[in-house]
Amino acid sequence: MPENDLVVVQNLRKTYGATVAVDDVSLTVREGEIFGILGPNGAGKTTTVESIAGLRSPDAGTVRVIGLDPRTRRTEITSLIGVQLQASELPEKIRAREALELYASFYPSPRDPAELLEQLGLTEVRETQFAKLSGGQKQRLSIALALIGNPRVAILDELTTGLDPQARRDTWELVRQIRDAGVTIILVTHFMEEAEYLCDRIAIIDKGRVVALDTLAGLVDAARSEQRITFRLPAELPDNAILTSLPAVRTLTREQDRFIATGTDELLVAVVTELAGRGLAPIDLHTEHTTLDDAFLALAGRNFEGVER
Ligand SMILES: Nc1ncnc2c1ncn2[C@@H]1O[C@H](COP(=O)(O)OP(=O)(O)OP(=O)(O)O)[C@@H](O)[C@H]1O
Repeated sequence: MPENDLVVVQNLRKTYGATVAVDDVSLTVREGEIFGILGPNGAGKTTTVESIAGLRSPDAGTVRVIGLDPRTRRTEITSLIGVQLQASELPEKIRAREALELYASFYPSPRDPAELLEQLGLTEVRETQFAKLSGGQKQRLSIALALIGNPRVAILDELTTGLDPQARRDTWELVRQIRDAGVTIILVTHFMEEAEYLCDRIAIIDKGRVVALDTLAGLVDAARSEQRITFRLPAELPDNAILTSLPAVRTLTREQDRFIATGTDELLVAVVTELAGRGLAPIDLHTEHTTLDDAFLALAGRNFEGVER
């Protein structure tokens, strides 16, 4: 295992009854990076990070955090990983300072609550009850709670959902500061813009599988080389597999009598050659380079409903 691999997930699978939440996920998070897990609602993001944090037992596959199995090394893992999970609600009346002091008492070497309140801009509301904090303040408190145990890895899940644009940008700056202070971050999001802005590397998860994993630049390059052609045919295509089995073709869809194919930069030549060989020279053929957004989403194999820009 390379020295800077902090979290290693291999072939993770988790089902809930008949629901396959995580089908087959492998990824590695390196020390010091902001690692994004991006995908639509229900893709299996939360289940994946909960498995990393030892909160779920995988049905198959392995998770290692600094070489430790989160399921069997609970005590160490709790100190190593700070978790800010979705909807982490606190009792309404607990004050910001009290919540941090309470959580600090759970850890062997916690951070100083007063210092953390200061870092997260919460000093002024330290005596305010949880229910009376603004959305942004609640969010910052939940980040503080993820950091209070002085973890090496912080898992931030749907960090800025529900925040206004200014609070969202402030939170992004905060996440960068936390990383710069030496905490590795796993960021779960369904906001493409958030992943673009913050993450060193991004895993795109769809239907419980990693469909792409790279730096933003790498993902964009892969997406740019994606080609898209549309055409009609003089007669029926006997079987879609004639085209979908070509290595250059990634997807084939149909809108009325027009076919739309996407694939590699060899798509056009491959499709035209195959069809011409069958006496089906395409009519009204157009080639298009997908827009960056389309192409980025296309890496997931379909549109991300619920992924927002
Ligand atoms: N405790 C559970 N019991 C039953 N099904 C669950 C449970 N937790 C998650 N699921 C299901 O597993 C699938 C993946 O859920 P998960 O929360 O991991 O996805 P997600 O990508 O984080 O989505 P979201 O952004 O909506 O939270 C979903 O279909 C969800 O309904």
